[in-house]
Amino acid sequence: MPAIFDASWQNWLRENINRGCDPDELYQILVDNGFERNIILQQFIAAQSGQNVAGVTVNAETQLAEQLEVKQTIEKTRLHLAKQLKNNSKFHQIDSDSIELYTVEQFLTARECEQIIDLIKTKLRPSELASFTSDCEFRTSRTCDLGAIDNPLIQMVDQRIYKLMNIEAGFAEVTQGQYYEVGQQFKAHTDYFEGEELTNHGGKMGQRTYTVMIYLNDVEAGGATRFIRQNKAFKPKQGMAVIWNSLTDNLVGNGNTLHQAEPVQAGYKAVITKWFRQHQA
Ligand SMILES: O=C(O)CCC(=O)C(=O)O
Ligand SMILES: [Fe+2]
Repeated sequence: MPAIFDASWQNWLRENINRGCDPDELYQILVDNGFERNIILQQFIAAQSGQNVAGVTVNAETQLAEQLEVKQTIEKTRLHLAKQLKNNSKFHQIDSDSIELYTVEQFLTARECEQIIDLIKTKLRPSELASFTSDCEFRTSRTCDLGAIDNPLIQMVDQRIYKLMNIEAGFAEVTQGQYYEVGQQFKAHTDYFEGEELTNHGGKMGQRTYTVMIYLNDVEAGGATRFIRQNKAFKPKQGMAVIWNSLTDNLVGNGNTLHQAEPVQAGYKAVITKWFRQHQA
């Protein structure tokens, strides 16, 4: 039988929040005491707004419902990736407590990669940043809005990515290609929107959740993707996908996803990037 969140539990939660206890620890204690996840979240909102649950405002309820939905969508993807990890030897998860990060070998064939590179090269523009920086060396690659080109191969790759992630197309941004020449790079950054960026770029779809990046070629030298806090660098390998979740379980940006595209030293580098968001378009 589900535990009852009575007045004494409500007081306990409110007092501990006011004392500045770690919300994750409080959450875990409540889980251990048999409370259901949605009840706990509801009570957190009530406690934080200084009300008992009967007084939860409509706004808080809407927020709660949205958060639950986002958490469920992320959980759905995580479970789907876990299943593939178990059943498919091309899947690997990086052993880390600080980041949810996977690789998938041969996600695209060599032929598919070559065709996509040809397509990328037809329509390049300077790559953009979510907010201004005075460092003009910060992101020096060029970008192709692949998803905006009406092309059956890109549509097929999109479908394969949605299936890989078990996420509906509505949650995805338009697929991009990034093209780096010798010396070009993308310095240390996170993919989630920070502060003002969320207001400026979030729109209806909100914050970014998962990134799927696919290497389209083996780079002659340089061009690794380095996850700085884990000191883990991926050398580009044709057809390999790298997947990570930019958010923590509490749906805030995970600073431990800080990463950079190191400068290409010889040859060129082409990748696909696909970003998913919290809400559907
Ligand atoms: O090109 C890479 O290795 C990383 C690209 C990246 O981080 C991005 O486009 O956000
Ligand atoms: Fe990135």
